[in-house]
Amino acid sequence: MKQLWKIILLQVGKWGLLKNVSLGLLSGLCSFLFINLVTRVVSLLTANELKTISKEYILAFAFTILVYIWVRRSLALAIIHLSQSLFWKLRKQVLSLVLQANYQQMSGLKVRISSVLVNDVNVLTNTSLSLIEFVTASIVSTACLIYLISLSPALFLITLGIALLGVTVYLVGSGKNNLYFEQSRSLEDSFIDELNSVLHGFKEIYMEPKKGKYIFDHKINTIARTAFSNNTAAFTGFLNNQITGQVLFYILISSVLLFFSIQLGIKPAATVNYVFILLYLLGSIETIMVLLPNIVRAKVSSGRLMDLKKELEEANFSNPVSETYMSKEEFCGISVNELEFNYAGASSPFSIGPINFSIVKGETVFIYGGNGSGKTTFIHSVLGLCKPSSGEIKLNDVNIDDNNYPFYRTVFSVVFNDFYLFDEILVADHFDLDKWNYFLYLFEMEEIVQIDGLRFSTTALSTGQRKRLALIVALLEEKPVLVIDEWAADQDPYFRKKFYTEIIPILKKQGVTIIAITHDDRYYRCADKLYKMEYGILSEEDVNVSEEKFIS
Ligand SMILES: Nc1ncnc2c1ncn2[C@@H]1O[C@H](COP(=O)(O)OP(=O)(O)OP(=O)(O)O)[C@@H](O)[C@H]1O
Repeated sequence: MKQLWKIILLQVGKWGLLKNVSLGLLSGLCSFLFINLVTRVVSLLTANELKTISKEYILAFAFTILVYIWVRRSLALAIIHLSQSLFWKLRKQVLSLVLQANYQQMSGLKVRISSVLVNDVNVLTNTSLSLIEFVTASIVSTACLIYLISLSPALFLITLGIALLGVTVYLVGSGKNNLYFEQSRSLEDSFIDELNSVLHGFKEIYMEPKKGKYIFDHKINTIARTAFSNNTAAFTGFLNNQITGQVLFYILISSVLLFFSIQLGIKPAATVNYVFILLYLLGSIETIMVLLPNIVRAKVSSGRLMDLKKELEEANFSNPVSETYMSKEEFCGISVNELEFNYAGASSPFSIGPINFSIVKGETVFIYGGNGSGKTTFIHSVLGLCKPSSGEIKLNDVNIDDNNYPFYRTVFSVVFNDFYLFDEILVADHFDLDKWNYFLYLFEMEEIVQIDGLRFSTTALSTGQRKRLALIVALLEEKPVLVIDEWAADQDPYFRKKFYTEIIPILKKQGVTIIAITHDDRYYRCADKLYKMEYGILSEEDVNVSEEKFIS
């Protein structure tokens, strides 16, 4: 509950919260004033003391109703604003943390991030709509209880005893109910995981529907069954509490009317007033009981949101947008000394190194090696995506550490093996229409894709075409070093030859330094330097020796 309030307080601020709670209080006060007026008039009527139309009471009723309308409307508007701003503020906060997060830790958080953004933020927003109502009902209940003392301290003690009994029943069941909600909330992550499998593996499922049936029958059904029974058990627990509360109340009212008022010799008018207030109190308590399950769910969601935020903040590399960029002319080279990296936490952790490697301005370096030998891991370490466990990286002889990593990363433009093609150019700083047209021509894409502003006419392309477009985008960034991971693997033999024998020399002439992971042994000679990766160890080879090996 504390976390839930903390989240709301962080979003609306102290004054915003005070304003909303004050409006809630005022609304509760209006309702209380109304019932107070009603009981007074009822007392006067039962005592036969109200014989003429009373202007005072008409004015009092009219005033209370008008104030109530104004307060309720202001409160409703404030709550709408609060929930909408909470919804977007929470989403934006999580996303901005995601954009700053450490790549390695981020990879393991994707499912949780989606489920927090889609599920927990919604639960929190919906609850924020009812939270003020909850506070108002609690205040009204407290005011009613205080009023009850003034009517009859003896009856109040009896009421308090029954209320304590209700609270005990609630507390006994609530631990179990919370646990059920927590368990079904964790299942939501598993559901998103399976949903991703279905959406990303849809082609495979389409070809063999048994795969889809397996996921549906064995995974989704199990999740649905367990979540259903958990949620049903939690809601039933709350319903039982609600019914127990109501029954206790009805028993209290009946016993006040039929037993205690007689036994304690309380006047009929006081008894009627007391029962009136009790009925009114019942309304507020029912509101509280109905809202409680939502509040408990919001408590679970706020816990998950805070945990995720904490993890993202801890994982935070502080990856600000770099103020300065290195030009191709300023770039001299990168050297890697005794670099080591291992995937900590993996069941059989793979490691690379110690590795020594260097590249100077204008050079083209190829790295080859068997599947799983560690080429991509090494490139990720050089790019600063994976932080090396030891060793050093130098850019233009300057050591790279946590402070200059953001700047260092901007030296590279990359087409990853599992690249993502955005449907527009997101960084317009270097966009040059003439260059775009030139690269389009060089990569033979001018008939296939056009640009409208900064948006591509299409990204519904073949894999080879998508890779060409991704490489054009990388080249337009005008960064000193181009890194490509098995880029040519999806190109046809004609274009592969063109890439290695024509395009790479053109790029070299333009001053681009290139690091490429490649299995195209036929073209190793096109590199200035060739490295082989084997079991995480990188060794330099002679480009021509390789060619001889290939020919023989
Ligand atoms: N995120 C990760 N966590 C743990 N281990 C990983 C992770 N990514 C890769 N590995 C392990 O690191 C090893 C090297 O993988 P890497 O992708 O670097 O190989 P590669 O040489 O690029 O292979 P390929 O030619 O098949 O692309 C593999 O055995 C893999 O299991």
